[in-house]
Amino acid sequence: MALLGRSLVTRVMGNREKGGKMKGVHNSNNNYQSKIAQFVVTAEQMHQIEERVFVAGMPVAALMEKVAGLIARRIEELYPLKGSENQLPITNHQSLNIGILVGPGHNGGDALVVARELHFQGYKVSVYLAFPKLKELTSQHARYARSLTIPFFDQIEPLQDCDIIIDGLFGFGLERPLSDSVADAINKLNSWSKPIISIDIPSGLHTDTGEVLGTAVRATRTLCLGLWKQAFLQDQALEYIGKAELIGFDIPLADIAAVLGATPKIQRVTKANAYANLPLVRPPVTHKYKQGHLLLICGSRRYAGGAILTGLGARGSGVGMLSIAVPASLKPLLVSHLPEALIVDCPETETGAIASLPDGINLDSYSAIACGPGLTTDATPVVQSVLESDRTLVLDADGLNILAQLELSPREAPTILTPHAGEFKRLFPDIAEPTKDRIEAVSLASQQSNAVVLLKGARTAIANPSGSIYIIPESTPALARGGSGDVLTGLLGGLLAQASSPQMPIAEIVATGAWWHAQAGILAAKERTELGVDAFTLTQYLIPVLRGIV
Ligand SMILES: NC(=O)C1=CN([C@@H]2O[C@H](COP(=O)(O)OP(=O)(O)OC[C@H]3O[C@@H](n4cnc5c(N)ncnc54)[C@H](O)[C@@H]3O)[C@@H](O)[C@H]2O)[C@@H](O)CC1
Ligand SMILES: [K+]
Repeated sequence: MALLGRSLVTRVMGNREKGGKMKGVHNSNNNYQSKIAQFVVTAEQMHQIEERVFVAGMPVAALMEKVAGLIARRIEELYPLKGSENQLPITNHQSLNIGILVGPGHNGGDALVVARELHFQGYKVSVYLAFPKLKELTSQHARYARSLTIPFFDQIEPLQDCDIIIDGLFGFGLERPLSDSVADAINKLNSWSKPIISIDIPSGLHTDTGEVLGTAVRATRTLCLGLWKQAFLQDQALEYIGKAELIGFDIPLADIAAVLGATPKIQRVTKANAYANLPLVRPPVTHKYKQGHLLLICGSRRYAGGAILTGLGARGSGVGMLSIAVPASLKPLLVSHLPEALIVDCPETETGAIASLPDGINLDSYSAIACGPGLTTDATPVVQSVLESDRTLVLDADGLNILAQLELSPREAPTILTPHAGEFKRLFPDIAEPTKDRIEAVSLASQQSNAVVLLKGARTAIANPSGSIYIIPESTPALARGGSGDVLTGLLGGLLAQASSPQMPIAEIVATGAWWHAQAGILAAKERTELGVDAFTLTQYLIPVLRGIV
């Protein structure tokens, strides 16, 4: 399956020379920020990028000073001292007690620079030094901080009265599970329920998988340094990370490209990426069939609502023509909810499922097919017939449950599978637990099935068989609600039907649909709380999301 066209990143990074040389790109601007927002690195890749910067001449100590300075400014912004704009020293001003956790490596070094800077700004700073042996630069900062009379402790308890904790125990250099004494300190810290800001990554998390290595700091906020680490896109890490933000420090794009490649394997889907793939501008002269004809196959007597929600998701996509195949008895209901759609009434099984598609239906006349929501597993022959078609096909819900019982024979046209974790396990029983390293799991599944696989979750991940992975970096738990997946299926089907040529990058379109769906949830939750985002309401927020980006 040829799924990928020109990559998003190649498109936005077009001003880089081949071979990784910069063409006078000035980093410190919004353009740079929006470019680096797409990248995702493993610990190993971050090491390699950092190494290139050092080899090029940037002194290690200077980079630490720059980065930690940015962290300190951000902390001052988040927790300002009363009257701090007036002066130093501090004596007459109300102060904040800041507890700083310092580990052995450069994450600890960052924390010590932050300690020094906050001390000079008038904060009352105390340090918990978790290890006697420190890396050279970290050790120098510790010596200077002590000379400033900042108190140091080798136990965490004295920090219990602090107002805020800064976690600089470990960054991306954590390589093995924590020792008992550090784990005990972290467990104590977590039990205090104080605001905690983690530097780079909450200490104890694996930088790539987001796995907890024994125990981990539960941060209120994490300031990720330079480039997003993979853990920030792994569901299992999210409850430890708290609010996440990126503190960029001007890593040259050429060094990023030299390590990640011109087309990075993993990309965060940003507003700019999504915008590039939305069919927002139509040709001035067109007609409804030129704007895509989507066939939805969904619903049963038992799950009639699923068909309506899938239809409303497709309506939100703006697709030119929408046909919905349902059991014949559901036709009046569907017509009343989606008067613009052509309802294809199908023969029914005794249980009220679709028994087969109507005789004479020509699947070739559709631009794309989306099949599954509310079908029940009695609709097996229908799923078989769409699998045999040569149309772009989205399979979801019971479409996937039926597929799990069938052999997925190779298809010429693109196939898109959209499982949640439970469906994923049924479809790919020999791939490790999809709740662990979801990025690895979705990538393996895509290669195994030769399909685009979208693994739903707090950070939905989409993989295509050529190895590219797209991750939706923001979402809302408001979407954990019956029917919201049906809306996604309709939306994806509608976007794929509008893809004007078979060369369009299918996985990117799927990623765009998933981003749009998540943004609709976020907007709806903002206006209506997380309780107010039922699936029908969600469909009403699809178009308002576009208002914010056009
Ligand atoms: N990437 C960059 O370009 C920059 C990185 N900086 C900081 O440097 C950090 C990475 O620094 P390091 O590579 O020194 O790594 P860390 O500070 O994460 O820690 C590594 C140190 O901890 C030890 N260690 C690892 N696992 C351990 C365990 N379970 N128990 C006890 N000790 C363990 C290692 O032997 C090593 O000495 C980043 O997270 C960031 O905070 C910034 O200072 C500046 C820029
Ligand atoms: K940390």
